[in-house]
Amino acid sequence: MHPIPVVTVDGPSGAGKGTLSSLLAKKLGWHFLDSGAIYRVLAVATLHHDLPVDDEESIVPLATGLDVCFETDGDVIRIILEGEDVTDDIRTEQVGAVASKVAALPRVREALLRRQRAFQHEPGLVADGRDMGTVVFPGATVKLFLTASAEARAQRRYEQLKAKGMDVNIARLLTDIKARDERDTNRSVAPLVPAEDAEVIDSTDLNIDQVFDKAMEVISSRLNDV
Ligand SMILES: Nc1ncnc2c1ncn2[C@@H]1O[C@H](COP(=O)(O)OP(=O)(O)O)[C@@H](O)[C@H]1O
Ligand SMILES: Nc1ccn([C@@H]2O[C@H](COP(=O)(O)OP(=O)(O)O)[C@@H](O)[C@H]2O)c(=O)n1
Repeated sequence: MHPIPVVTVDGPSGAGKGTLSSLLAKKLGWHFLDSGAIYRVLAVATLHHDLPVDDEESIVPLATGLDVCFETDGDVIRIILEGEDVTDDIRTEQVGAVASKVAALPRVREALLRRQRAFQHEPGLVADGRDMGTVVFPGATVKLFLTASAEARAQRRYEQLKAKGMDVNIARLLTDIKARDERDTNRSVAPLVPAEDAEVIDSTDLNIDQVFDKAMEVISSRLNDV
């Protein structure tokens, strides 16, 4: 029996992972795991329950019992926490910052492992995150690491949040992105690094179509090899 194929897309905030992963999942007709959304939902739950972000003892059971589901609504995936639609609430930079703090707690990451691996279903999975290729799916068929300069990522985030009608400041976004990079890269467990066998794509000077074509080239050649 051949294993269910997995394509992992890891990289820093704003590199375009979510955009690329959902395009790939659509093209391949595979499932999609937005692992960052799970950490973001946990961040919202942590805030709802008024827990300090470093209180590992209390956040681990919250992670284990997290009542979250992903519902497909046309092209949009709606995220439901404890029966409440939090699809838009989880996308703020404030929630992103809290997510990266709770994500630095080793036992919280461990508590979320099985939940993430459960997304591996036929005919295949595209998994988006920070440690998809290194920790969650180390045997993945294809590993991509998508990056871009901090300035390009802040600019993209600025346009994305502004389009949603949010009040945003580009200098503040750049500072936040750098702080998040720092936390994600330097944490002791599952730090943000490309897997040894990952193909690194720098999207600083590439548009979405060019990134997609490059990724499909890598995927097609690897899938032909297995
Ligand atoms: N190659 C690219 N060039 C320009 N903008 C991009 C590119 N890739 C993604 N974007 C835009 O940048 C924003 C952030 O992308 P997203 O996929 O959410 O990043 P990530 O999941 O890595 O945080 C989105 O508004 C997206 O449309
Ligand atoms: N596999 C993952 C995915 C996200 N995360 C954490 O969750 C935060 C939010 O993830 P995200 O992918 O939604 O963030 P963006 O790239 O969209 O900004 C990140 O800053 C990481 O700290 C993680 O630790 N591991």
